[in-house]
Amino acid sequence: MCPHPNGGSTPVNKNDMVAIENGVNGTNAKPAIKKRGTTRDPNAHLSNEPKNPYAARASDLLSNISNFNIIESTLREGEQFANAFFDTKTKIAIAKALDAFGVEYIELTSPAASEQSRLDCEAICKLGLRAKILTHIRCHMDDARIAVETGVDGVDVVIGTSSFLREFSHGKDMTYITKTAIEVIEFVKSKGIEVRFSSEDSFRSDLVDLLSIYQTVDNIGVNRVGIADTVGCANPRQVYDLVRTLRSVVSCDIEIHLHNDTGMAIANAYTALEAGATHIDTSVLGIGERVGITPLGGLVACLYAANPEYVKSKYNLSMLREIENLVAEAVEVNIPFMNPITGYCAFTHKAGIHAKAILNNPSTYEILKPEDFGLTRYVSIGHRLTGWNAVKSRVEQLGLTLNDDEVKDVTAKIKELADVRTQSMDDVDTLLRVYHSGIQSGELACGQKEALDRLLRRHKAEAQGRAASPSVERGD
Ligand SMILES: CC(=O)SCCNC(=O)CCNC(=O)[C@H](O)C(C)(C)COP(=O)(O)OP(=O)(O)OC[C@H]1O[C@@H](n2cnc3c(N)ncnc32)[C@H](O)[C@@H]1OP(=O)(O)O
Ligand SMILES: O=C(O)CCC(=O)C(=O)O
Ligand SMILES: [Zn+2]
Repeated sequence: MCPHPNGGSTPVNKNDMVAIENGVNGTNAKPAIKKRGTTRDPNAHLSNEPKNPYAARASDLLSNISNFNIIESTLREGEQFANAFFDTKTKIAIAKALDAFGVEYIELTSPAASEQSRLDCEAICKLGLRAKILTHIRCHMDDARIAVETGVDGVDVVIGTSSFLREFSHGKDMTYITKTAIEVIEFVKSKGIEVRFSSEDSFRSDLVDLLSIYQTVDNIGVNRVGIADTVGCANPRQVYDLVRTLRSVVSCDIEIHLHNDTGMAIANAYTALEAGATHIDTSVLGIGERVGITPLGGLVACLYAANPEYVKSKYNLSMLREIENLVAEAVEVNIPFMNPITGYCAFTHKAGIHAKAILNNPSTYEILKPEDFGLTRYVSIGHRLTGWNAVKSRVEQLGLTLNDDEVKDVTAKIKELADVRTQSMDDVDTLLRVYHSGIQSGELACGQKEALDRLLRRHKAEAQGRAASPSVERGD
């Protein structure tokens, strides 16, 4: 069990849950799971799981919430993260891990970027991964010629369409962009591989320009068109409107690439799927230019909440932590404490009210099941917000026998101590054991505060004496 910064935590495993569900507080209270039969859902008897009110609705015909592909761009967008340098070995490790996780596509840096980028692209193509390998290029024949020689399964072509980028980046007008896009797409298609055309900075581009170029490339058989929120300025409503409009204009797949500058990247990705997008770009931990893009883990959390069975069937969810650790180490960052799924406290419950309900039924305060991600749930106990139900569960885990009044009594002591400083798991366990043995020996009864303090002082002195005495017996 990992130590917890906020004091004692107790892992709750399946065995613990059985013990707790069979009789909360030793009072034969009914396990929460049995109460579900009292709901008015006529099908409730068919499933132990409560209905998910956030799942996609059958009436939502455009929605691809349960029918999407991930284009994992850690090895392209992620390489644009300020701290990223991936050597060949690291790129291969990341590509293999993402493949084992089950992403449908892996996008790699342009082979035009450098000689090593080209060699790495070729090396990853030769790994024989299940995921399709893409590379990402400018809308330019020079880049396209290099890309198609690498062995990739597809090429992602991009060019800025906003007035900012047309004026200050490449300096080309829409006529030139359209002509070059047609040339590049036809060339890539002629090589028998997938091709996607994307407009960079889509949300600050003219809608008529956008729809007209997407329609043109759709007509010549592009596999996907891409929308990019390059500066992270879009909100979910704008995303919904643009994707939905585009859905009615093109018949090919629709990819979306969302930067996180205003913290919208996951919500925008979800909304894009609701509006009919088919492919979402991600990177591990969201790394990329500036604050990066839609994070793989966060997106998976969000889509799992909508349809757990679908997400579980597609991806090897227990690999998520390993992949995030791999990438975090490679780019020398920590996993953020509030990261969905793998954040330090993602499955730790603290307040007494939460702890009681969680111990009865984890669904009370969890939308994600830690066990589906190979992770463990914790209940934090040694703090002033604790409650007797949480303490009782620890008493039972330790195999101690205390009645409810006694558990409440010792809980009051935990709170008193935790008002001064947070108590570690060891502190809590020691207190519970001293309390229990005092009760057993008759030296202590419920509510005898002074007797408990005396027993604790004696225990402390004995422990210090043991620590101070030499381990080898003296000869005298
Ligand atoms: C929003 C995004 O993240 S898009 C992807 C960004 N990815 C990359 O930039 C990949 C890494 N980049 C590189 O290694 C280099 O920038 C290269 C090899 C692509 C180009 O390098 P250089 O030739 O030295 O040009 P530089 O980087 O200074 O400028 C970019 C050039 O591409 C042009 N350009 C920019 N975007 C595009 C585009 N989408 N399509 C075609 N041309 C473009 C610019 O006008 C500029 O051309 P110029 O040489 O005539 O001035
Ligand atoms: O190719 C794309 O769709 C996106 C390119 C990119 O990284 C961006 O626009 O932020
Ligand atoms: Zn980007």
